[in-house]
Amino acid sequence: FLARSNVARIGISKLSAVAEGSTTSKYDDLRSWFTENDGTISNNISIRKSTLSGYGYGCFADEELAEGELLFRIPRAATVNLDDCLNDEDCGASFRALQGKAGPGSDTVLIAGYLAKEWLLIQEYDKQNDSERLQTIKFEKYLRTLPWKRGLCSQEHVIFWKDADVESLLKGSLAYSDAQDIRDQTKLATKVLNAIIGPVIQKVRGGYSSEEVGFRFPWQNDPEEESGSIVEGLEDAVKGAFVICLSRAFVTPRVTEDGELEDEERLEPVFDILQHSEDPNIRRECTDDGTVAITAGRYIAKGEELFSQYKSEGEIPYHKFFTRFGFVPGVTEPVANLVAERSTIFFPQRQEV
Ligand SMILES: C[S@@+](CC[C@H](N)C(=O)[O-])C[C@H]1O[C@@H](n2cnc3c(N)ncnc32)[C@H](O)[C@@H]1O
Repeated sequence: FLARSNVARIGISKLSAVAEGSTTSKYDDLRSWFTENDGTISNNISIRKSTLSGYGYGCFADEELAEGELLFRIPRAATVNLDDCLNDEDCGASFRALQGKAGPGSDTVLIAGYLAKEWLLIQEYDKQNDSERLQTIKFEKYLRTLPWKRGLCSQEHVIFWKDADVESLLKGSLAYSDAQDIRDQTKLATKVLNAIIGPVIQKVRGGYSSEEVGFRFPWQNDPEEESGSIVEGLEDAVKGAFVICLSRAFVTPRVTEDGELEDEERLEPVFDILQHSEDPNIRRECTDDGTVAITAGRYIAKGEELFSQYKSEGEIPYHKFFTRFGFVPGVTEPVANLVAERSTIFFPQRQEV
């Protein structure tokens, strides 16, 4: 049994504030980028701190919204999807080879790999003050709004936890094996992705000559790389990318060029700022070409926050909701406290003997 003071000591109960830079201009930049890429966001919507205090940003109605009014339209080209990974100039060929080898869950690994690589490049170009190359990163403005670290946009997630904290807090709970699976997959992906995106980052940092970074199959790595010399910053970038995929990705149906109906995992910028509620006030509709339209699901008063429903309680139990999204719906108390108090969300009820 863990006392509350124990939780405070290991620092999980409170999310440390992480410097976020100028948030307003970040979201202004995101909006401009989104509209330039044929996305629509109604002028009646603003982005600011969520009313769920301490839980990041959200979207709000600045005017009354009539039921059925269009709030967002997201064309497939403004989403981060598998095509962005597989056609990527730096790593597309290796991602394609990896896709053939990896089993279920490979889409998440590929999207996370693409995101992590682009984020590491952004950080490098920032350091080098290279605004020209920054412009080559298609999703730069979007990536700057995402929770790459624990506490950024108030983001919590078991992927960000230390091994010791998972052991001391979650062991014996319903969330333990799920948390372990997610963390193991992230660790494995870090190794595989290090071999693919590591050389690209090293090259930009000036560590490799261009001839050395040609196409390589993921299994053609130099053994030293495989044995664990992870490129600096890459482990954190992959962790952040997995948190982003788990907590914000959508599975959206579309009809492919071959006329097949497929569900694709993807990130839907701007719409993904909406917070979760079990009583959502928006409606989401998909068309065959992968465009998504979000409308007001009912009359929405001026000033109301917009909510979508990530998953219903019937689809996913709360402890799994936590390992996937990093929070338990409707619970304001820090999750570490719930776990320490052996809440029935995390622990099976004791059997009467
Ligand atoms: C899709 S993002 C929503 C936007 C995010 N708040 C931001 O600032 O970018 C999902 C994350 O928002 C937070 N979140 C969303 N709905 C929430 C809710 N009902 N209660 C607590 N946190 C919530 C969680 O951190 C979750 O992982």
